[in-house]
Amino acid sequence: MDVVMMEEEDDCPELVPIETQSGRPAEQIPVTIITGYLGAGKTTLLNYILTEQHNKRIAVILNEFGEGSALEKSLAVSQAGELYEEWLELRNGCLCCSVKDNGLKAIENLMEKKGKFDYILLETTGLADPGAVASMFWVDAELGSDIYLDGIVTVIDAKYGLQQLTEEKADGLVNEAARQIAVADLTIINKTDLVKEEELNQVRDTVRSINGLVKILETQRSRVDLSEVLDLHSFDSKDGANLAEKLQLVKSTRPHLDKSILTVTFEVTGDLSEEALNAFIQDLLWEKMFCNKEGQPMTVIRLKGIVSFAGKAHQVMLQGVHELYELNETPQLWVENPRINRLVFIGRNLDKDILQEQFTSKVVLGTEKK
Ligand SMILES: Nc1nc2c(ncn2[C@@H]2O[C@H](COP(=O)(O)OP(=O)(O)OP(=O)(O)O)[C@@H](O)[C@H]2O)c(=O)[nH]1
Ligand SMILES: [Zn+2]
Repeated sequence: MDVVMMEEEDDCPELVPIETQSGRPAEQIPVTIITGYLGAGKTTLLNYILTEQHNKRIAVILNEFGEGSALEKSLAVSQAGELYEEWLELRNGCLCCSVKDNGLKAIENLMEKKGKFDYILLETTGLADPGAVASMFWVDAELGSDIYLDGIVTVIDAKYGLQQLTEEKADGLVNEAARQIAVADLTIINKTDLVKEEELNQVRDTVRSINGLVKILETQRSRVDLSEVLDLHSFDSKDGANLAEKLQLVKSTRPHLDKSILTVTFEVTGDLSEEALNAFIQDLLWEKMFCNKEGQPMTVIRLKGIVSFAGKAHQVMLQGVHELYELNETPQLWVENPRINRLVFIGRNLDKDILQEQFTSKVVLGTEKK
C-alpha cells in the first residue's frame, strides 16, 4: 500500500505543480533501493525515514517500473507523450514521486525540474527483482549520471517471511523473496512484535543461510537508526578496505530450505590474470556455463571480491549484481604477502568445490590450463 505516503488516506494533499529550477547538481546523489516482499514494511520504512531528523532533502520514488503489460506502457506513453509520473511535496522539503517505467529518466526529469536533492529512496513493488532495478542505476552511474547506487535494503516480514521464502515457484524460477535477500546489502527483519523469539531465530537463520555477507537488523514499525540504512557506499571502490575486512569474516552457507539460494566464499592465493578473470565471470554470469554436481546451472545473483592482479600495487574490488559486474582499483595497497584473493558468490545451485576448482585452474596465474 503505497498511498500511506500521503499522511492520511482521506486527506490526500493535492499534487503540487512544480516550478522549473535551473542548475544541475554538482555532486552525485545517492539512491538507496528499498525492496521486500508484499506488505513487509517498505512504505513504513520510507515514512519513518522521512519523519526522522535528517537534515536531508530526500526524494522518495515509488516505483512501478518493470511491472504492467506492454499495452499499459504504450498507453501511458502515447497519452502524455512523455513519462507517466507525478509528485508531491512532503514535510521537511522532501518529495514523493510515483513513476511508471523508465524510472531513471523520470528521476532525471524530476531533478531538472526541482533542483538538487541530497538523497533518493526508491521503493520497488513487492514482486520486483531489485537486481534488475539496481543494475539500471549502476550502469547509468558509469555513463556520468547524477545518481549513484548506494545500497539495496530488503525488508522482511518476521511473521510471513519464512512462508514467502518457501513458496514453490514454477520450475527454473527463483523465489522472489529469496532473490531480494540474496541481492541485499542490508536486510531489516520487521514486525518482530508479531513473533516469538524462536520464530525470529528461524527467520534470522534463514536470511543468513541465503546471504552470508548481509547485515541483518531487526525492527518494529521499520524503526531503524538512519545511519545504518543511508550512505552505505556498498558499491564504492573507495570503500575497499571495508569490504576486504568483511570478506575475511564471511562463511559459506548451507541451503536451509529446499532449492534455496546460498552463499559460497573462498580464498585463493596468488595473482590473477585480468583477462582470465573477465572470461571466468562472463562464463559464470552470462553463459551460465558452470553446473553443480546434479548438473543444474549455477546462477549468481550477487558477487563481491577483493582480488590481486599481477603488477598492480592496489587491491581490486569485484562487484556483481544480476548480469552486470565491475572491477575497480581501490585505494588500498596490498600488504599481505602472498596476496590472498577473497570472493563471495550468492546464488542458486552453487557448488563451492567446483567453483573454486574452476577459478583456481582458469584464473590464478601459474595454474592456468591451456
Ligand atoms: N504489527 C506490525 N505491523 C506493521 C509493522 N510494520 C508495518 N506494519 C504494517 O504492515 C502493513 C504493511 O506495511 P507497508 O509499510 O505498507 O508494507 P509495504 O512493504 O510497503 O507493502 P507493499 O507496498 O504493499 O508491498 C501496514 O498495515 C503496516 O502498518 C510492525 O513492525 N508490526
Ligand atoms: Zn509500500
